Amino acid sequence: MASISADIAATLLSLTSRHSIRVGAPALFPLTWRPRTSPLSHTLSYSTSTSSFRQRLVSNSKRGSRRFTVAATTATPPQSDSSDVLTQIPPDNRIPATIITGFLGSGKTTLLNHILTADHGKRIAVIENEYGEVDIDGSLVAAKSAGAEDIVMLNNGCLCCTVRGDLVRMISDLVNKKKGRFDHIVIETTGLANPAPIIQTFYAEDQIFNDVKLDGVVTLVDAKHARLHLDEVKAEGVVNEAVEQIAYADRIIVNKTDLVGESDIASLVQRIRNINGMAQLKRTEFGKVNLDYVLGIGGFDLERIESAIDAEAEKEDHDHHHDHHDHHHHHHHHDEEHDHKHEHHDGHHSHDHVHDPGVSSVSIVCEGNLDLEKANMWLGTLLLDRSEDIYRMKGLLSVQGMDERFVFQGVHDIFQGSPDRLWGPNEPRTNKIVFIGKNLDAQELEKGFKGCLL
Ligand SMILES: Nc1nc2c(ncn2[C@@H]2O[C@H](COP(=O)(O)OP(=O)(O)OP(=O)(O)O)[C@@H](O)[C@H]2O)c(=O)[nH]1
Repeated sequence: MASISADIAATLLSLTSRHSIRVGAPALFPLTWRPRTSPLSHTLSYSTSTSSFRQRLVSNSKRGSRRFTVAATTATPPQSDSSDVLTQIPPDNRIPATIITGFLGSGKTTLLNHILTADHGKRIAVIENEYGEVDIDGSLVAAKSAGAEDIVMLNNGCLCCTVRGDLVRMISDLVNKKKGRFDHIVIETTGLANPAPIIQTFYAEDQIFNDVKLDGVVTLVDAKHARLHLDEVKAEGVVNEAVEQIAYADRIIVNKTDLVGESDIASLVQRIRNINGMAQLKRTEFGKVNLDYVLGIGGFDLERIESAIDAEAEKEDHDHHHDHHDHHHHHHHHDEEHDHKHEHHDGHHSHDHVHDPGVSSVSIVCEGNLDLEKANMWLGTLLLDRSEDIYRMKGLLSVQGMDERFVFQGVHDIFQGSPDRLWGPNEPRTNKIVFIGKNLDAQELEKGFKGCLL
């Protein structure tokens, strides 16, 4: 079950009062989101401090997260002293955590060692999940002596399933006993982990959510063997972990490029791009990347959404010469940052209108103002029906009557949204949304979105 609509609805609905938009009948939306007691919460205008909404906590046993029900009863104008917070998102001082994932042997520990031995001045606590292994990885011991503040092993199961509770306890322990002694947490998953439940842990667990924020998901891809795993046909209902790991990534590292030729790498990159067109991608040998590529990503930060989406749009502009005045969408087929070759040599943009049963990305970019109620309804219904399939989404919206841009990001039914800065006087009011998920129908998504424009 999804509940994005509630959040966006609640947030947008409460804003409407500031902007004198007439709101129709009171709406009732289910809401899964995590209001924090820390500063960020007041950017979300549905939070308990506003009188416009009544909140009720109900359990959501399916996901083990908490579900809030928000009833938008009236559109009472917010207190005047809160009006300025709507134009900026306050700093988030929680400890950042990075998830390193990637299929078996793709180079996760190698990257971790690179991170731990590099000169970045950060004190890093490491949580290492080795499925079924008792001995600490020799290279990790080397890493420890090289400067990790703390290394904790999770050996009795896979992080994404059986030991999720252990992860929560470990992070809580780190925070409670060693706060102030480390600046960043790095979690290395097993090669068979599905990142989704690990990501959700950061939102679903109070103990973690208030002190630790998810900084990003870094996915290692083995340039030599990945194709095999990505193309593996699984039985109905069985997850292809290699695909999932790419789909959830904020940063992708195509590693072991020394083992294959250029054309193999190019076709692999193409395949990866089809799955996740939003993440940045780099090619490496032995995980050698600049540390700022993997730490301090802000992959789940509302204030970074613009750069994530703009980087995306720039790539599109560069690669395909899109006219942003046109509505458009597509499944992604572009190349990584420094490789601007692409397959549309004929100058036509080849939209992929075929319903893709696999995991893919769809982006929608178009100018214009959204009708608030229609947008609520569309996003709400979409997420209600499809949250299982929509792995990640990021967006920047232009809402009729709202002076600020509305930014949001979501992972399945976890959603965060907030107004951010004001639209510039001459700035085109361009909406941008990127979806990554399963069974995405680009045409249908675009049609639904266009239907919300005034
Ligand atoms: N040739 C080559 N070998 C690499 C590269 N990166 C890592 N390796 C080697 O590949 C092997 C697996 O690397 P790991 O870093 O242990 O991979 P992992 O993802 O942690 O592996 P699991 O924990 O089993 O999932 C090691 O022997 C590494 O030395 C690379 O870029 N090129």
